[in-house]
Order: sequence, then structure tokens, then C-alpha cells
Amino acid sequence: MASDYQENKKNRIGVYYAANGVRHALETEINMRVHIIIMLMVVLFGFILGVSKLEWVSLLITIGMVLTAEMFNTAVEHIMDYLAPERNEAVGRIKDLTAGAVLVTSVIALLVGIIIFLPKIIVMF
Ligand SMILES: Nc1ncnc2c1ncn2[C@@H]1O[C@H](COP(=O)(O)OP(=O)(O)OP(=O)(O)O)[C@@H](O)[C@H]1O
Repeated sequence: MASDYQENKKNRIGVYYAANGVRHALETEINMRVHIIIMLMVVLFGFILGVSKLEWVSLLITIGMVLTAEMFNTAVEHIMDYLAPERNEAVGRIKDLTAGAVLVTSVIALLVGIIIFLPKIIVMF
């Protein structure tokens, strides 16, 4: 049906642009690459240390939170640089807030990682 075709076309274009956004973040944001490296290490340790299904879910949710916060932070930085490229106290505060959101999610992710991995590491010794 024509409307189904339009719907599929629209979705495909949307995913294409969204994937472009992820690629842009990976290419331009060093923090994003650091998060991805940490994520790959967490997944590797997850397999090595045999985390449970529920632990995988917790890890994936926290990883998703950090990556999402980082992308929103990057988007806000771009918005602010576009709208107000000059130094401005309000812009600085806005950027600090979104950077703070990344910090909060990262600390939570670290705590989740410690809770899941530390007991498994301790029993190995
Ligand atoms: N236009 C501005 N006016 C005032 N302070 C700013 C401005 N731009 C940046 N800052 C300050 O510098 C900090 C870093 O901002 P910047 O845009 O350089 O982010 P960044 O270092 O690229 O961050 P990230 O590492 O998350 O990509 C902000 O959190 C803010 O405190």
C-alpha cells in the first residue's frame, strides 16, 4: 500500500539521520569514544565473569543512560554554541548542567559496575 511505503520510507530516513548523529558524536566527542571503550570492556568482563541475565540488564541500562546523557550533552553544547557563541554566564551554567548529568550517570554506572563485578573478582582470590 502507498501509505505503508511512505511510512517505511520515513522510518528508514529517520534511522539514517539518527545513525549519522551517533557517528558524528563518535567522530567529534572524545568522551563518547571513552564511554564506548569502557562499555566494550564492561561487556568483555561481563562474559568473562559470567554475569547473570538480571545483571546484564542492569549493566545495559546504565550503559545506555551514560551514552544517552553524553549525546544530549553534546547536542546542548552544539545548540548553545550556535545560538550564543560569545562567553555568557547563562550559557556556561547550561553547559555545566548537562555535563553534570553525564557525571551523575557515570557515577551511577561506576557504582553498578562495582556492585556487580567486585564480589565476582573477590571470590577469584
Ligand atoms: N559560551 C560560554 N560561556 C561561558 N562559559 C562557557 C561557554 N562555553 C563553555 N563554557 C564553559 O566551559 C565548559 C566546557 O564547555 P565546552 O563547550 O568547551 O564543552 P566541552 O569541553 O567540549 O565539553 P565535553 O567534553 O562534554 O564535550 C562549560 O561547561 C562551561 O563551564
